[in-house]
Amino acid sequence: ARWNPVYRYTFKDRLSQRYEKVLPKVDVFVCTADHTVEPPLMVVNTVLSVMAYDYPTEKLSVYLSDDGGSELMFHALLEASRFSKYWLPFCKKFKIEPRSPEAYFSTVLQPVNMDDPVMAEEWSTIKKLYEDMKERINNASNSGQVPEAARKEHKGFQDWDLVSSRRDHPTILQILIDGRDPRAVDIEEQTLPTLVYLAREKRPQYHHNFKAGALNALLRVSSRISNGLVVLTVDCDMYSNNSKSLRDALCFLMDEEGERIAFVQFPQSFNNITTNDIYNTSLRVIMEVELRGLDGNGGPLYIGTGCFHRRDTLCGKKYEKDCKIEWWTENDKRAEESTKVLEETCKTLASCSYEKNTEWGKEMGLKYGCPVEDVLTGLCIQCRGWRSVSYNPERKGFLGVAPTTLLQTLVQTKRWSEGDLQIFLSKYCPFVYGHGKIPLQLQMTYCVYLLWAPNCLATLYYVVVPSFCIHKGLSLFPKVSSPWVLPFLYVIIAKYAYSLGELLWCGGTFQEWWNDQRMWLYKRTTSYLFAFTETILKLLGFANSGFVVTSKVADEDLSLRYEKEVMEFGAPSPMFSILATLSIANLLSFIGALKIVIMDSQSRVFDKLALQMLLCGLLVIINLPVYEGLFFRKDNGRMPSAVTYQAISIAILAHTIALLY
Ligand SMILES: O=c1ccn([C@@H]2O[C@H](COP(=O)(O)OP(=O)(O)O[C@H]3O[C@H](CO)[C@@H](O)[C@H](O)[C@H]3O)[C@@H](O)[C@H]2O)c(=O)[nH]1
Ligand SMILES: [Mn+2]
Repeated sequence: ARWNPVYRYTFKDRLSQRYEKVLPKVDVFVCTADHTVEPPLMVVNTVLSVMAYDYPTEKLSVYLSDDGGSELMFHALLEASRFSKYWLPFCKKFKIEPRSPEAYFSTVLQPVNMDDPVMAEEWSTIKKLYEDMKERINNASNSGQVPEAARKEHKGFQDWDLVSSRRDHPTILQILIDGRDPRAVDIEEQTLPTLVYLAREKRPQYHHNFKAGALNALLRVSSRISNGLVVLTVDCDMYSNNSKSLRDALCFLMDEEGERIAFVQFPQSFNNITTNDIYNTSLRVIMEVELRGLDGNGGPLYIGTGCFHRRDTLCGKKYEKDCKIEWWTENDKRAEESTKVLEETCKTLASCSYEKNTEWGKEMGLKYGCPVEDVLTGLCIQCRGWRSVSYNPERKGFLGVAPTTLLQTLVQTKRWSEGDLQIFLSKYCPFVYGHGKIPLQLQMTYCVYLLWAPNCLATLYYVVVPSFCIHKGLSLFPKVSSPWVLPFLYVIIAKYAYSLGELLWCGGTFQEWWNDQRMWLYKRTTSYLFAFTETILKLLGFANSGFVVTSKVADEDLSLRYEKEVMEFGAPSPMFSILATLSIANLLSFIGALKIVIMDSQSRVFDKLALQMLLCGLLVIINLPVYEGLFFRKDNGRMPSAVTYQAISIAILAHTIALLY
């Protein structure tokens, strides 16, 4: 992943010179799943940010897929559609960035150009409009109910009379803004982008296939409504931070050399990372270093969000040489029906039974049955002959919300590593499925991620066995006085010096690197372990993998600790039991080892056990936040006492057994 990094630049003025008149239609898909962990206000901010792309509005359509099927989300989107009439002209007139109103008003606290009275006045008006909308959306969310008055204003709310639960309802499809409608204009009489709300049909007897199912429904529905040649997929928490990203992506796709490019992936960046990134949620090295390396090896992975696809490649098209795409062909094709009729005809496309006996989820659209549907889909696209590019501009294309607690981070990593290992063990294993289709070096880089989970075995060995052996005076590494210690020291020093250098070079801090090492350990001993065992169980037919949606909200108490970079334990979890037990066991070993060394006057034991003690000592130092959480903290984020007692008993028991045998 580091062999051949690629740096890319775009020339958007040339794109404009050459193609402005024939720019393709673009469809943006925003996915949301649960209004309790993904607040409607956040979701509509994402929607507004992509509606405000610097792009001909008649060619832009935005779709919101709501897997929660929530009236509150629909209400928020309706509010946003009204607000967009003011917001879009404002963005374009004053060329503001970012174009998510929440992000904009929280960074820009007063009109940028105070001398310009027009700007100052408009700024205040828009801010007021936004604040009012925010209040209405949040009031509805907090009370869990859309106000009666608002319900009466739009016939769309009637659809919820048929909703019995979020897992059992017919398709709800509302075209809130129909770009074809001459009345769909903003306050400056400019066309608005099309805006669609979709909650696909859900029935208990049909598997909904999580996000992949949602995206496939969107692909079909949008093909009837706008059929954009380019499709952008974004998570509901990732607002567009750069109104030019769409043009950036087109620079690659429409380039003369770009006919083989299936998708342009922007790295995931986050706007809620603390100074020293305590849970390593920024994934800085992966995003800044490894994606470029993958690009050099044949193309980055598809990572689900911030990715521009060509629609046909997403739908299963194979690459053929010299098959140039005519970008403008689809532009004049438009559905003829009225909005009402269009809504009705599209509903069947999002029904549960539509996919029965079709290739959807297999050869068409996003693949089903894998918790990392994105990676698997990207791999298959590449295996059909396509390549991809990664683009990482100075001004980030998208900013999202990273998990803010240890448990969320570990659970997210578990989902990823589980999905990755499933791919490796399936027929899609890059070495088998990709053989002869993608370059060998790309097959190998895929496996860097796909083999995350089995890494738990080696790591667990290193945190358990050497420290238990100290007690018995069993030495597992060469003596310090022997030359054989040199290769070990070399590997240790070179590896850590390199990773430190790399992180500093990417703009990280020393403390961040140290936190990374801790998370490296915790992910391996918990997330990877659970992912590994569950994948094996699944292979044997005992378990099923799901998709636990990451929460994007946190209470005040918790956010405060996050900002102060205090590690969050709080809730009991088997993952914490493992972390606590391992850290106490290592502490006991370390104390035991000190005792042995001090008692041994000729220091022969030290010579023998030095490397083991170094390892054990480092484990103790890196676990300091766990000891604090176990023994010293009083706040709500400390380790639950049940976990503490359990961990102490198991660690002592294990030590006693180790001593006896
Ligand atoms: O049944 C579901 C479950 C999730 N989602 C959406 O999927 C997105 C990602 O979910 P999130 O809980 O935020 O997971 P993350 O781990 O943050 O997501 C990363 O990992 C996923 C694969 O595991 C990718 O799909 C995402 O794009 C990538 O950002 C969100 O917009 C959800 O609303 C759905 O639409 N339907
Ligand atoms: Mn997310």
